[in-house]
Amino acid sequence: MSRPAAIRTRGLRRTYGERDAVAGVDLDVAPGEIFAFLGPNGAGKTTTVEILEGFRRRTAGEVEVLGVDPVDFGPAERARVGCVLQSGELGVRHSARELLALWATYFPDPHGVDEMLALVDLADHGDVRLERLSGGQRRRVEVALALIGRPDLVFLDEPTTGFDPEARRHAWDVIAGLRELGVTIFLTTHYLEEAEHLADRVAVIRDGAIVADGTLAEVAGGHRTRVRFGLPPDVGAGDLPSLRGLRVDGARVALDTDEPTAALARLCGWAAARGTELVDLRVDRPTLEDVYLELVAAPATPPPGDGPPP
Ligand SMILES: Nc1ncnc2c1ncn2[C@@H]1O[C@H](COP(=O)(O)OP(=O)(O)OP(=O)(O)O)[C@@H](O)[C@H]1O
Repeated sequence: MSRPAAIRTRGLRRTYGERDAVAGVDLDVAPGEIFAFLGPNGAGKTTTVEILEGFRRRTAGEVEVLGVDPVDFGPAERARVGCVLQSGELGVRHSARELLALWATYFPDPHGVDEMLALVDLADHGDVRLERLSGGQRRRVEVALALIGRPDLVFLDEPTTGFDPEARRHAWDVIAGLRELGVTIFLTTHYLEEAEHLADRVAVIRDGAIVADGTLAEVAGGHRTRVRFGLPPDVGAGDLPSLRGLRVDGARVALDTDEPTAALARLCGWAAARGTELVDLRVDRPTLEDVYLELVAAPATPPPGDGPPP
């Protein structure tokens, strides 16, 4: 029998006044996967995450987290779900060791405090008051707090904001290590490189609606290859060979194709026959960032009734 989804939502909606902050979201997160939830500021990520964590009520839709509606979460479910909140308010006069020791008492089978301090690379700072730690170090304490209860599912909301590049790499290793332990991770991040490095699957939310969802390869254009070159000076757009998907934007030509060998053979054959150069020819895959920027920059479909008055 297949394991039930770690997270499943259908038609999830949250309205503030007249406005849908989350407008009918379907999500499926499988146990043990790292799922990255991406979207621009104000897209509806925090609202969705807080509903999944049981901290915010939904207006409509179905939600199951570890098989339970978060509205009905009790201590047993809470112990299975770890959260790193975006603006964690920790007791700054306490040390990481004190906070972790206190937090551990809430869980039936917590990790050891020293183990957690080592995991987030704070073994040497465990007894320092939080007010004397840097922003990135405090964030690491928050990550350790989310993990100490040995959760099955962890929500990491922008876990590496404020980290220097080395600390971020270390955090990625920690997060990837959690996957090895079978922990499901729901990651919210503005760093697309972070999602690309860590995630098994991603979803992009924009204006409360999911605009892309799938594995990294699926969202980043499947197996499409992007061919780009500069239009040679003596060539007009109409002179180019007719290839499906060929786009000319000013002096740049681009083509996304599933058959790069055939497309390149046509283009190179055409250029060689004319004795011209495909200037600055590049052949690569669109990165997650390329695709994300296209998804969030595309003109929005205005909601019904939002147009100008007749
Ligand atoms: N308590 C609230 N009352 C009214 N509107 C709200 C409330 N919380 C959020 N919103 C609105 O809902 C929309 C989605 O907000 P949300 O915080 O979920 O976005 P986000 O994707 O997490 O953004 P960010 O990346 O900036 O954290 C925004 O337009 C926001 O202004």
